[in-house]
Amino acid sequence: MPTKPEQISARRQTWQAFSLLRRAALPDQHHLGWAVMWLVLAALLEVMGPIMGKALIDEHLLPHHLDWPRMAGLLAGVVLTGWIASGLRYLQLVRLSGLAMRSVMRLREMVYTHVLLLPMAFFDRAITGQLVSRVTNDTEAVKTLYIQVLFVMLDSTIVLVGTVAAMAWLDWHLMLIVLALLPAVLLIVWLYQRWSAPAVTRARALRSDINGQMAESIGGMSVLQANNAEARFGKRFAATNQDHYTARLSELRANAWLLRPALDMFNIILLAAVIYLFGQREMTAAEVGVLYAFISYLARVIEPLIQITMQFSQLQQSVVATARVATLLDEATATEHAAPEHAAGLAAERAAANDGSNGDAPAVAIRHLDFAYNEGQPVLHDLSLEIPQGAFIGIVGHTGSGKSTLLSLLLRFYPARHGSIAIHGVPLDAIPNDRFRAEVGLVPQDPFLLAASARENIDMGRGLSQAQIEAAARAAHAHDFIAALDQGYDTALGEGGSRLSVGQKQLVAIARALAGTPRILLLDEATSHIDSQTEQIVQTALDELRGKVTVIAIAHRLSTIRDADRIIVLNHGRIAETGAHEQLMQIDGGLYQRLYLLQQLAA
Ligand SMILES: Nc1ncnc2c1ncn2[C@@H]1O[C@H](COP(=O)(O)OP(=O)(O)OP(=O)(O)O)[C@@H](O)[C@H]1O
Repeated sequence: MPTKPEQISARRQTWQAFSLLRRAALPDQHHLGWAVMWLVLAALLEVMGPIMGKALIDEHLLPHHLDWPRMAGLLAGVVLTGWIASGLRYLQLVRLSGLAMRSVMRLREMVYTHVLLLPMAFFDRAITGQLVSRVTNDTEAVKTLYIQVLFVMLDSTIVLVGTVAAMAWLDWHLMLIVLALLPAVLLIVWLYQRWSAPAVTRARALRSDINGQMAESIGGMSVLQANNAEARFGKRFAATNQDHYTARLSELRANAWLLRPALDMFNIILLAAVIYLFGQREMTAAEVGVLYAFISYLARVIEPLIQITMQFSQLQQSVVATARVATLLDEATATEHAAPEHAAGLAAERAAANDGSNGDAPAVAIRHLDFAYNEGQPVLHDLSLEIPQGAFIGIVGHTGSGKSTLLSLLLRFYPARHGSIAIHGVPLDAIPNDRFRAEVGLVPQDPFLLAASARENIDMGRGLSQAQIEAAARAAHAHDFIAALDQGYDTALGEGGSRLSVGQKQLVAIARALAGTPRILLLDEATSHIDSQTEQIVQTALDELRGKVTVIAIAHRLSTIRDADRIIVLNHGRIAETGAHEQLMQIDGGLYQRLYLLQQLAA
């Protein structure tokens, strides 16, 4: 029989979920063993209770056979088995909850560190809220899988099998009749799940949407408010929220209108059937105890059966959520794209590293580089460029000409489609990550400051000394204003660096990049949002780096790169002009000349 694709994907998801579950719980294996043992013992003790009760009624109370020590023993047995079983269940729950919580913790850590390593192309597709949901909600599904699903299923199965065995031992005819009626429970629960499943899936998807909208709105609050979009966003959120409420309500309705009443009714029918069957027989005194035991067992048969069937939908949801986490963990990280096929490059890089220098190799060598984010929409065309070590290079061009894209490729955020990029003579994707990030520093357009101290913002967890941090701040001309803050380098800068001006934030970002002592410094429109005075400071800082660090700066404001050794003018993803400011200004009607004159006019 051919297998449907959805069956394959469901099977794959189950496999993915359980292997992740195993991975997350591996260090706690022994706890799992203990939890299973306590569970089995507790379930068996619970089954034994009614048997002792039956013996007490049939052998002592009804025949007035008052053997006090034995009666006390049986009574104590009934009470003690219950108590011990509760104690064991407590122990089992403690072990299991600990294991489940540690698994969630491990998994969250795994997911977060993995997300940090993902390539930028992944984040072009990712929706922040959904990603956050993977780390927070979906990892919780692992806990549900352990505590709610697998152990409830195991527990219920043991209780069910034990109870049916005890019933068979007491009266196998009656046990068969009870067993024959039980499929009705499965039918009721199955119907319930069919009815509620779409609502459950919808509620989950909508919760993810709620997270997504919230994260998006907070991230873009200034744009949202500036566009007077509060009411529109509020309405959109309210609609999603309402849909979520409706979906949850239909789920609860299915439970309240179908499941519980139908099961309660069935319980009564089963009870009536057992009592009726007993009534049909010639009741001997000895059978009253059996009736007592059977009635006690009935609830213990139905409840586990409901639990097992109910867990299937929970199992499905948890498997889907856990599989989503597994899929995220399967996303290839940026580093995994690197090394293997460039072993030769690595060897060259190591050899170069051994003698401490890369000789005269250019800082950056780009050859016949083509790039497109999406198939059929090329952004960079056949770009070739060589940048000597220690040079100061400016990149200019109209909006959308590919400047930031070129920088992203230099930063290894995206792999080149065709052509090659080499840094200090080594192909880009052959350089180990740590080394690459130490060699290439970035000052982005948006400085992205952490809600931490000035020191932490410059250090970024590298563990630099105060002297190194201060030297970087001085080189970026940020030392004076940081030292003037109430707690100097230890002053908390507020969320997104809200305590600093835009220009100051940019200088901290430059200090942060310089603190890594990069050999190549990339600046992505680092001066576009700052005033002319701060721009002067940045220019001075860049001038001081001349000859020591290779600087590649994208600039809309041409005054920033006027003094560059070479300016590269991009036009629709191609190099249109290249040369120093004076040379480019000589090209009559040239792109650079026009851009420059336009800016002069505007100023
Ligand atoms: N992540 C992305 N996914 C798809 N297309 C993109 C992405 N980033 C940029 N592009 C497209 O690539 C082209 C070049 O964009 P890029 O940001 O490199 O231009 P730019 O010269 O830096 O522009 P600007 O000066 O406005 O920053 C544009 O057409 C843009 O729409």
